[in-house]
Amino acid sequence: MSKFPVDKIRNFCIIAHIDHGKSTLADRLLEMTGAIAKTEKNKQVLDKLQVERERGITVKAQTASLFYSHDGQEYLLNLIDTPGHVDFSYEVSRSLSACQGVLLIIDANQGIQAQTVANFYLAFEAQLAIIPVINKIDLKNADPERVESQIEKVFDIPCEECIRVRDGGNMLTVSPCVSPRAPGGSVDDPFKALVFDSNFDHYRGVVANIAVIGGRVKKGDKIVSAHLSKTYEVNELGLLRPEEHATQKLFAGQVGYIIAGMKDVKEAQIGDTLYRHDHPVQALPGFKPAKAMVFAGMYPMDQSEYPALRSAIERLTLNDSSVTVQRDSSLALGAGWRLGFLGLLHMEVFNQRLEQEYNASVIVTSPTVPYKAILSSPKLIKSRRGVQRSMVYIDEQRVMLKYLFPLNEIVVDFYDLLKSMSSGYASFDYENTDYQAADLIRMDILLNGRPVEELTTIVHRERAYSMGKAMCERLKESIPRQMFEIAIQAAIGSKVIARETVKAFRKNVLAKCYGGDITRKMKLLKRQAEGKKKMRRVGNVDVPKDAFISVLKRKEK
Ligand SMILES: Nc1nc2c(ncn2[C@@H]2O[C@H](COP(=O)(O)OP(=O)(O)OP(=O)(O)O)[C@@H](O)[C@H]2O)c(=O)[nH]1
Repeated sequence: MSKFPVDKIRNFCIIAHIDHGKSTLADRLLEMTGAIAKTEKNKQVLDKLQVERERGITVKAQTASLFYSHDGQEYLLNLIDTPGHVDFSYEVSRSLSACQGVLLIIDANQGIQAQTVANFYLAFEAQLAIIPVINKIDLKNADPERVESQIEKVFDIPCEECIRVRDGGNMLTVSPCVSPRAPGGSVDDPFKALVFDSNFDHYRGVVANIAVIGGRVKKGDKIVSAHLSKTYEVNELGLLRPEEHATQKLFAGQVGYIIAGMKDVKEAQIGDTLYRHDHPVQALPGFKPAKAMVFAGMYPMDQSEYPALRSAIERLTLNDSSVTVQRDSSLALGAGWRLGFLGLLHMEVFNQRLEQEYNASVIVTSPTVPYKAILSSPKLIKSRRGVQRSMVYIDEQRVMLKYLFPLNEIVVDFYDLLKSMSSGYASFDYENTDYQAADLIRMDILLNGRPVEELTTIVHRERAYSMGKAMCERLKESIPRQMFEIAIQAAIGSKVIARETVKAFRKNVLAKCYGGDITRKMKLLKRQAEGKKKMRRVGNVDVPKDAFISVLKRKEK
């Protein structure tokens, strides 16, 4: 029998606006329950990915099972730490499906922000118990009373239900079981589990994270995945503490991992239902697929790397199922894919993870948003800028505005711009509506007369000139001088609308090598060749691959 009956289990998520302190609170809970040692080094321990450590943000939800005793009772707390940035909200909604409660963290200084509202509604719609936790009460300008009244006004949660903490501390003294609601289900039901996340291990194949809805499962059991109706034998299972901790069995109400000889990434569908082969059950509803907002082409630097890159993309999309993948090919770049992301940060993080976790080197084309084009008929309707939809005052100092925007106006740098214009005070969240007609044209970027396919963009006719000029200027900054002059042009059809020139220059890497030290010469030439590998050749011009993203990042002034 399980040491933890269902009523002694609490599965909960930590959700919040970016930087409001989710990972810090998760650290405190890990420390208080003895899962990690209390040292200065243990900071944001659930942010395991290199990209998370480097950027200081959570991009991937992480699970940790904690043992906690209170009043002589043993509890099993399964905590899922989630990302805060809007580009990773799909991680949040999937994580919520494994929980019955959430801790909604709110910064005592900043109060309710855009993702606080968005995440609250995700939890509310999933009918979870919501506990507001006001964090950072030690900050000089902290105003927990104001934040409590915001919470009462916007979310209709009474002030008395809010918990105030500092650095995520004292959570367990104030709210001993973390969440009031225990999971449903019973160990006597037939085995049924929801796959809410998975990743690919080079040696063990697919490792699926599951929430056991009913019954129990143990090593050696034959289980079926509802999606493919394929039978597997359970090789290993256990809890995440947060590292994998193998156990004999998993019981109803528990959250853990399972390895069952799935070798192909297509076998482990996120949202799938697992059940015992001799006891079929009705499949769970699964998840709504994420809706990609930003698309970009992805190609190997060298076509010989195509198979390796394909497998890297497949494995990484298993761990990030919000990315859509379609095969694509281009005359200039060969065979590749068209990938869909939830935003530009999501695209950058995916790219960085491919490089860091799979050692892949890729060319990414300029990001675009989906358009519907009616060819060879005039596009008559004028450009649409932001159209205000509603305005609600959260308190005397804060207002929530809803606007309708063309998607391409907001995905690239709107967030950064809004932040800097409002000195960091404004926050932003968006959701997709419908297609709208607009006066758009295709703009090409040419290098010495050759179009650079990756930089072709669709722009609003009124903004083509300033966009073209800005892109040429930024490309000039990014392309190193080469042995010949390089003309950078922006063109609409055959009409050139902007031009910049990179002057000729020769970098002789052997210039400082006197005499005949052949090994040193070879080393320098090799290093130069490796540098060139990171370049994409357009005609005779070498373009650093970072240039493709940096050219688009800041729009025209
Ligand atoms: N002064 C103060 N700082 C805090 C407190 N809690 C967290 N912080 C700091 O706030 C910053 C953000 O905290 P994180 O825990 O990384 O925030 P997060 O919500 O996990 O961030 P994302 O996952 O990127 O959305 C860090 O520098 C923390 O040290 C607190 O109670 N007081």
